[in-house]
Formats: sequence, C-alpha cells, structure tokens
Amino acid sequence: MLRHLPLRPVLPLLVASTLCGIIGSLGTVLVLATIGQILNGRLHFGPEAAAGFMGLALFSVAGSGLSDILTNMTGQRITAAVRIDLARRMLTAPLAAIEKPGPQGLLPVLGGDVDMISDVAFAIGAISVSAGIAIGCLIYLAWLSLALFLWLLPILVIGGFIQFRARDRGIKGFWAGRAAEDRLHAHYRTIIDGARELRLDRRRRARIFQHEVIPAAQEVRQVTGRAIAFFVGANALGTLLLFAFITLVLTHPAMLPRDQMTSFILILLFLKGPIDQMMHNLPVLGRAQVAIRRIADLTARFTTFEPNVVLTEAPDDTPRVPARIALDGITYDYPQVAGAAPFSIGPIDLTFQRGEIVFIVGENGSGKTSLIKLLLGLMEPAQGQITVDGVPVTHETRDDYRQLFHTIFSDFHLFEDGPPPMQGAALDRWLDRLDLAHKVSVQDGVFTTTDLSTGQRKRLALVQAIFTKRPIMVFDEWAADQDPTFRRTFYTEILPELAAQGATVIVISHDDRYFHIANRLITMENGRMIESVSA
Ligand SMILES: Nc1ncnc2c1ncn2[C@@H]1O[C@H](COP(=O)(O)OP(=O)(O)OP(=O)(O)O)[C@@H](O)[C@H]1O
Repeated sequence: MLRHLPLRPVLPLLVASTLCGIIGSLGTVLVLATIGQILNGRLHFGPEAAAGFMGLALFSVAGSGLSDILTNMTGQRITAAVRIDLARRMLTAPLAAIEKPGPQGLLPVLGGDVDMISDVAFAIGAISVSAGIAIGCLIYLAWLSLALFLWLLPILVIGGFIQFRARDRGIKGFWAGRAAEDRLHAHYRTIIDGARELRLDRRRRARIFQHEVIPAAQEVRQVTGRAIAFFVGANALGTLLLFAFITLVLTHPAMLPRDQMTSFILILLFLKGPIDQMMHNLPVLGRAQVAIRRIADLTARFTTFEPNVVLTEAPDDTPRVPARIALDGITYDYPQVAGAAPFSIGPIDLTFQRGEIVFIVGENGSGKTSLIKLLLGLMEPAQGQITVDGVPVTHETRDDYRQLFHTIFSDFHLFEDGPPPMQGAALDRWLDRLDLAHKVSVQDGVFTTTDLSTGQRKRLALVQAIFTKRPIMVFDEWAADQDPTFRRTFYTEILPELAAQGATVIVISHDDRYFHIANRLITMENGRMIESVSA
C-alpha cells in the first residue's frame, strides 16, 4: 500500500525516525534487563548504578519521543504532498475527469481518506517502535532460557496467524464501511442541496431520513464495528494465549532457577505492552490501507493531464485579440446514458468575427451549451478542428486558447474576488449602472458580499466579466434571471457597447424580443446547426 504514497521526499525523515525508534527500543530493553538484574540481586543498586539506570531510561524516552515527533512530521508532510498533488491533478485534468465521479465521490476521499494518511504514519511509527521493543524482549527471553523460549515460539506463531486472519477480515469490513460512508455523504449532499424542497415535502423528507440516511449510518456502524471486533477479538485471544503461557511457566517452577524465572515473567508481562500497542494500531493501519487505495483510485482518474495547463501566475496573461475563430467540421458524442437515445453534436462549421454579436438559439436540449463548451475548448471534439486566425488549436495550445474567453454559464460559479484592475471610478460606475452600488463594494479586490439575489449575483458576475477584458465574451442565458429593465439594458446597451469596444459577444438566449440585436442568429436543433442568419 505504501507504494501509492509519495515517500521519496520524506525518506531521510523516515530513516531518522526509525533509527530513533530502534535506539529508544534498545534503551527500553536495556532498562528492563537492568531491572531484571537488580531484582535477581546480580547488580548492586548503588548511586553509580542508579545514575546509569536513569541514563538508560532517559536514552529510551528520548529515542521514542524523538521517533514520535519525526513520525508525526513525516505523516504531515506526506499528507500535505498528497493534498497538493490531488489539487494539482484536479486543476490540470480534463474537465470530464472532474465531472465524472460527481462531488459526493470526490469529497469523502479528499476529506476523510486523505486525513487518514497522518494516522498511518503514527501507526507505522508506533508499530515499528513496539515491534523493536518486542523483538528486543524476545531476544532477551531466549538468552534467559532457550528452552522456555522454544515453548513460547508456537504460541507466537499461532497469535501471529490469528492476527493475520483478523486483519484480512477487518480490511474487507473497512472497504464495505467506506462504501456505505460514500452513500451517506451522497445523502448529506441531497439534504444540503435540496434543503428548501425537503422543508416543503414531508413525505420525501421522511423517506430520505428513514430509508436512506438511517440505513446508511447503521450500515457504517455495523460493518466498521464488526471489522474492529475482529481486531479486538484477535487481540483478546493473543493476550489469553500469553496468560496461558505464563500459567504454564508458573506451574512448572523447576524449568528455571527462581531468579531467572522472575525476570522471564517480568519481561513476558512487559511484552504485553508493546504487543497491545501493535494490536491497537493494526485497525488504524487497516483503515489507512483502504483510504490509501481509495486515494490511489482517485489519483488514477486524474492521470491524463492537459499539456501546458500552468499553475503559476504569468506576468501578463492578456491574450492576443484574434480576428476570426472558426469551427471546422466539429463533432462530439456524449457517452450513451441507459434508457436514452445517444446525443451527438455536429458536424458544425461556424466562424466568429471580431466585434460581432452572435446569438445561439434553439429549443431546450438542442445542444447550445454543448456547442459553447466545444467552442471554449472545455470538451475535446471527436472530429474537426478549431482555428484561430487560421492556426489550428492543438492539444498543446488549448489552454492558451481558452484564455481568449470569459464566460458566464447559466449555472455559473461566482468567485468572491475580481480581476486585479477591478477598482476605481470605472468600477463605481458599473456597480451604479447595474444597481449594485448600495449592496456591494470591493475591498482589496474582493466583493464585500456575494449574499445577493440570483439576478444580482449574475450582475456581479457581469461586472467581473467586464473587468476581465477578454476578447470573447460568452453569456449562457445571462438575462434569464433579470427583471425587464435590466434585461433591456443588457441587450440594447451593454452588449452593443462591448462589441463596439472590439469584443466578440456570443449569447445563448431564448429572448426572441431581442434577437434583432444580433449580427448573426445561429439556430441549433438536435445537436445540429440548422440555420445561420445574418441580420
Ligand atoms: N453530461 C452529459 N452527459 C450526457 N449527455 C449530456 C450531458 N450534457 C448534455 N447532454 C446531452 O446533450 C443534450 C443537449 O444539452 P445542452 O445543455 O447542450 O442543451 P441546451 O440547448 O443548452 O439546453 P437548454 O436550453 O435547456 O440549456 C441534452 O439533451 C443531453 O442529451
């Protein structure tokens, strides 16, 4: 499982923490051996021996403590590296990879599973330190009495086998538990996204709670509880075996001289500590194994990177203004959804000239937004190509090409900050013109609030669009949420102004009252462009 983690950068830390752990374990075993010798009367416990004993104890505590600190640092660094790597992958992967699993598939992994990684480092640290102490104890036991140690050996093998089997069963349970947790998260999302609807629909609310949330939560409890029970059961069996062995030793006092017998039992009892520690951490390791596998599966979804998608701020991101963008024979096939006819776009041949206003119209589901996504380079066409002033957009140049556009989608995301020049008198004029000045202002490039009505939020997005100053502006049903006054201002004043300043304006619209504003009207039907009329 560890091969899925970025261990190379933390290798020195890992080695240092293991070394400290070994030193600490060695110190602990030496402390025990010293106690054994003092109890046996073989060592006179004078001031010198007391100082040596304290030195050893300090050695042991410092080694284990330092190992814990380094292990924690290792865990935190690995977790941070995984978080950064996942964010980088999500930002640079093709859009389809983000949209495919859906937020309920992504978020539990990004939250819960990634958090488990720091636990795994601690668990591994604790297990390795405990294993070190246990091995040291066993060597000491073998040195005390090889015969008794050989008696102990089969018990250790049986205990180990029981643990191995329990771990197997436990991990299966953890997988089932995580799958149930994913379902629970999906239900939480429904509760949050559909909060208003659920207040208004008592039957649906009760059904979601009774038949979806409760069963999923119970399933998580049951399968995870059962998995942990396997570990606990195996641990209890191991302890029982140890006590059975101690009973055996105590009932055969002739097997060892009395003083050695005391040391042997003392060490055996002490051995229970590190063994318990290991057993306690095995479920953590089991859960972490499931979490790391899930992170690896998620990472695998984002293995295809779009080339040249940079994550550093370029000093000047202003793209060159193109005179002509052309779509030549563009097609796209959506993956078929069960029970529905397959939907394809194109082939589409279309050009956009600098400074023109183009309306894309058509019935619901005719493919207007899909056409826009293809134009924006958000979906890769199956066939055909896009050219900018005659130069084809390639896989390598697609991200540069996208920087030509600013788009307000119908289901847009409103960022709280604007482009850097969003300030001054020009901003005040726009806020005033869009009747937002009394509601919102900009402080340090950030809107003072975005808690506004849907129409106002769209107007705020329009302010951002205007200050972003991209050569091509795309509006997907922007006016649908506006009152008649703003709708008129948008179509009859703002769009012509933007075009007059040299922007190409592409508008998806159902507002046939304003179709006359367009220089060209493109009509979509069932994924095909059936008409392109110049005004
Ligand atoms: N993610 C998707 N997976 C599969 N098919 C899809 C997906 N998105 C869209 N489609 C298909 O594409 C068709 C056109 O969708 P699109 O959003 O482009 O239509 P539209 O013309 O913008 O509609 P509206 O006017 O309702 O916004 C849909 O009817 C659907 O069959």
